[in-house]
Amino acid sequence: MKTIFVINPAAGNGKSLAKWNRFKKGLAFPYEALLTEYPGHATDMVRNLHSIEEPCLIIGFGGDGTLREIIAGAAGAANIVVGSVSAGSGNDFGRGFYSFRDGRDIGRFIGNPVFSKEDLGEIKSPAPFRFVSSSGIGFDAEISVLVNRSAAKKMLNRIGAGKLVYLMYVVRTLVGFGKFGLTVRHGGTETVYRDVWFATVSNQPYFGGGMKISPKSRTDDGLLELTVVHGISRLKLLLVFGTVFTGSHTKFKEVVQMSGESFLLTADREVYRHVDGDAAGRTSAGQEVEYAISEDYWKAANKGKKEDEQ
Ligand SMILES: Nc1ncnc2c1ncn2[C@@H]1O[C@H](COP(=O)(O)OP(=O)(O)OP(=O)(O)O)[C@@H](O)[C@H]1O
Repeated sequence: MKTIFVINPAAGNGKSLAKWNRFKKGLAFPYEALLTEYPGHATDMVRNLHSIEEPCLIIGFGGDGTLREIIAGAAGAANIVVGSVSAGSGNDFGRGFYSFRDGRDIGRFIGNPVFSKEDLGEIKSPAPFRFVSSSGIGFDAEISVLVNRSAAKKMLNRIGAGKLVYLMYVVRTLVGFGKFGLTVRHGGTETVYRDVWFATVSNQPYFGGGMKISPKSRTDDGLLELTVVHGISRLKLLLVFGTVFTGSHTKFKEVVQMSGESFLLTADREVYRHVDGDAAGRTSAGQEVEYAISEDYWKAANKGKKEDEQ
């Protein structure tokens, strides 16, 4: 099986290249290693391999963004299986899907390649964004955009205090965030929610670096789950965030969840959007945006082990 590592040197706050240099010493099989040079490069690389005729294992060495880009390029390809080695900051991909531990683990997979077909989420209209774990609008998306833009991030990353930037922006956004109205259309129903903090469409349980936002999400059931958090004070929102790590936030009446093949979301003011925690533009006031399962599935390495771990 042809084996290609796609390494994002910017992942894990710039620490992934050093991790790769250690990791590769444990690889006792032939492989190619490709380094990404710009955002979106992983998708371009994998698209070029889309019609490869021999079985090919592509291992993303990075975080959620790297894996999303690889899978966006691999979706629908007959001979590509995607695996991962967690080398990002949040690594929710590795919580919802199998993640290789070391070279021996990958070697075992190559000897006995067991894979599964997995769903891929899509923002169908207006922009063709794809997501593997989750996509959302509102509070959390605004934090991701501000953190990634921040000049302080680069500086604090250099001294290993990257998490501090995130915390800074959580507090700043919590104070200044303007809640919005959201209309949700799905399965023939239309519901309007007032004072919405955020709405997240999930394909797997985890988001935001280990928060179990959507405990019932399964990655291969052809369904997405929508979570809307609304009508809640700032203080209670913090309480909800405290419980989301165990998934018990779903008991709050202000947390609404539903399943479906697609959701049409319309916010009454402009809101930031994210895909797998990376900025994905903005939705303008009154614009209806469709979130759905893509017609293309992708193949993941080692399904069974992921289910054992959940
Ligand atoms: N050479 C590069 N220089 C700068 N950015 C890059 C490069 N290659 C890829 N990227 C971008 O880096 C972004 C961040 O990567 P990724 O999400 O994998 O790491 P992370 O943010 O540390 O992890 P996580 O999302 O799990 O918290 C990706 O969205 C990708 O577009």
